[in-house]
Amino acid sequence: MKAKKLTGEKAAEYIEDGMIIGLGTGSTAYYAIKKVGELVRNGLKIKAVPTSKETAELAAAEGIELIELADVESLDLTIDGADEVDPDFNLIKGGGGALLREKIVASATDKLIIVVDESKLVENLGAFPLPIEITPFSWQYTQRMIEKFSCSSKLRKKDGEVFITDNGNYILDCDFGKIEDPLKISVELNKLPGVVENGIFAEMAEIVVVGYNDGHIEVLDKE
Ligand SMILES: O=C(CO)[C@H](O)[C@H](O)COP(=O)(O)O
Repeated sequence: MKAKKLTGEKAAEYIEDGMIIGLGTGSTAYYAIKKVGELVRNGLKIKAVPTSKETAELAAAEGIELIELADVESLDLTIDGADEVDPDFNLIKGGGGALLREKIVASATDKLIIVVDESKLVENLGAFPLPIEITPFSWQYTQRMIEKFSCSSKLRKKDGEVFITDNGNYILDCDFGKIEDPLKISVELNKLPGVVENGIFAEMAEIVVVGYNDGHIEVLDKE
C-alpha cells in the first residue's frame, strides 16, 4: 500500500505543463491519478486519455480534463501499473482487465512509465497467469486454439458471473509457466482469430518506478 502510493506519486513527477498523458488502471495507477488530480488543482495544465471506464470516472472526479485518443496523434507519457516486470522491462498486464485499452494507449505513447511495488519484479514472466482478451463468439473454440500453445486457461469470472471487459469481451487467464520469449508468444497469440489482445507488453516500457515496502523507491530507466 505504502509502496504503491510512493511509486504512483513519484511517476507523476515526470508530468510537465501542456502534456497529453495516458492514465493507467489498477491500485498503483490509482495513486498516480490522485497525485495528478492534486497537481491539476494546483494549476498544472494537462489533458489525459484514460485506459478504462474506472480510470475515466476517477480522473473526472479528480478534475482532470479527459480527451479521446482518437483526437490526438500521440501521448507524451503514460503512467500504468503491471502484474509482472522482467529485467528487460517486458510486462504482463491485464490483472485488472483493462489490457486492450492499456496496450492501445501504451502504443501511442512516447514514454511508458510503469509503477509497481517490489513484488512485481520477476526473472521470467509467467508465474502470473497471462490475461488474454477474446471475443465472446465461440470463445471455447478460441480457448482450445490458445491451449495448443501448451497452457491451461480459465475464463475470468467476477462475483460468480463471466467478467466482461470495457470492450464487451471475455478474458482467459492462461498459465504458460515460464515464458521464455515474450515478444514471440505475444505475436503468435495475436494471430489467432478470436484473440483480441494479450497482456504481454514486450519492449514498450521505458521507465519502471519500483516501490519497496521499507519506503525507498528505485527508478529504472531503459536508456
Ligand atoms: O494491467 C492492469 C489492469 O489491466 C494493472 O495495471 C495491473 O493489473 C496492476 O494492477 P495493480 O497496480 O492493482 O497491482
